Amino acid sequence: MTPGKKLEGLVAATITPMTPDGQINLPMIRQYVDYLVNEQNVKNVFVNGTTGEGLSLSIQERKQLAEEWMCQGKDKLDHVIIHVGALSLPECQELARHAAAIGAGGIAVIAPFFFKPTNKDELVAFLQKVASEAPEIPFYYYHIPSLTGVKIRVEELLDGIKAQIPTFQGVKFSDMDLLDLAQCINKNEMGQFEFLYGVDEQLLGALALGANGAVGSTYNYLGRQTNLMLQAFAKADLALAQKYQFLTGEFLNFVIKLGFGVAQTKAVMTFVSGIPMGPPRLPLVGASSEFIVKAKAKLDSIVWPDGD
Ligand SMILES: CC(=O)N[C@H](C=O)[C@@H](O)[C@H](O)[C@H](O)CO
Ligand SMILES: CC(=O)C(=O)O
Repeated sequence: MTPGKKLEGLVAATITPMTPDGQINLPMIRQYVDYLVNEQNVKNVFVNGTTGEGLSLSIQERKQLAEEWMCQGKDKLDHVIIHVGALSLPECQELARHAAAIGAGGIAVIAPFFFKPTNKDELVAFLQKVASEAPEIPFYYYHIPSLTGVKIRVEELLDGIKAQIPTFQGVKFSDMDLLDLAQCINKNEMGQFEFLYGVDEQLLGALALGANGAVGSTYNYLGRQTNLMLQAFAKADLALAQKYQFLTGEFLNFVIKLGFGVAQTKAVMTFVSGIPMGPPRLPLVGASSEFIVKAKAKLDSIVWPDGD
């Protein structure tokens, strides 16, 4: 881990490897870390989020996974962010204390999504109670209204948030509303907050608005190409950056039409990396073999600008 190093660039939203009978498969994480670092050039991870089926895991499993990522990522990864959101506040707090105790680089929390906060003040009050359990580490709000149903705009949320949550560091912004993102960045004149975009197929749009980086599922297996997009963008080679976004988008557009979610992400990562990610946990069900054949053929057919 690199304390104090700014979180930027790509962050892989980690998959939770499972055994064929549905237990978490901790021994896979060692090779998973090496794969991300060596093959995808991705050195930041976001653990136990959407892609990691964090909300389908027990508290005990979440702690074991967090510990394993911390242990295997030591001296290899730059940042390990642990998602500690849950429906029950005491569970969030327990996970926040645990993340802090094992030395996580930060914590993130989604809005509770059964009983929902109905306004900004209710949401901030909840987040504050979690953040204050880990007062020494950065706190990120994980905005994913399509899954939580909590549509409070981030621009509104950020107004005055530092006073209530001193550790507030930024937002994982997984929404298509680029007006909201732009207004957040526009108000962030001092650059005190980080904005990590979470809709991989339109990352270039968010970069154009000033997003600092991205957290997503596809950086597990398209991290190398997306890094090349980031590099092209940084060099103001917009045509090359667009080419990468169009090609990652071509794959995603294809699989989204077939039906694409965490189960399919596990299957794609398995055939790209060779690391067996196993089945998802119910209510998710595994990808069909038809999906796997088609997705693999599509990915293999793409010719990347660097000739690979
Ligand atoms: C809803 C969801 O899982 N979003 C992920 C992260 O926020 C993304 O990484 C998507 O998986 C990706 O953009 C493909 O649609
Ligand atoms: C995609 C993402 O960031 C997550 O899986 O939580």
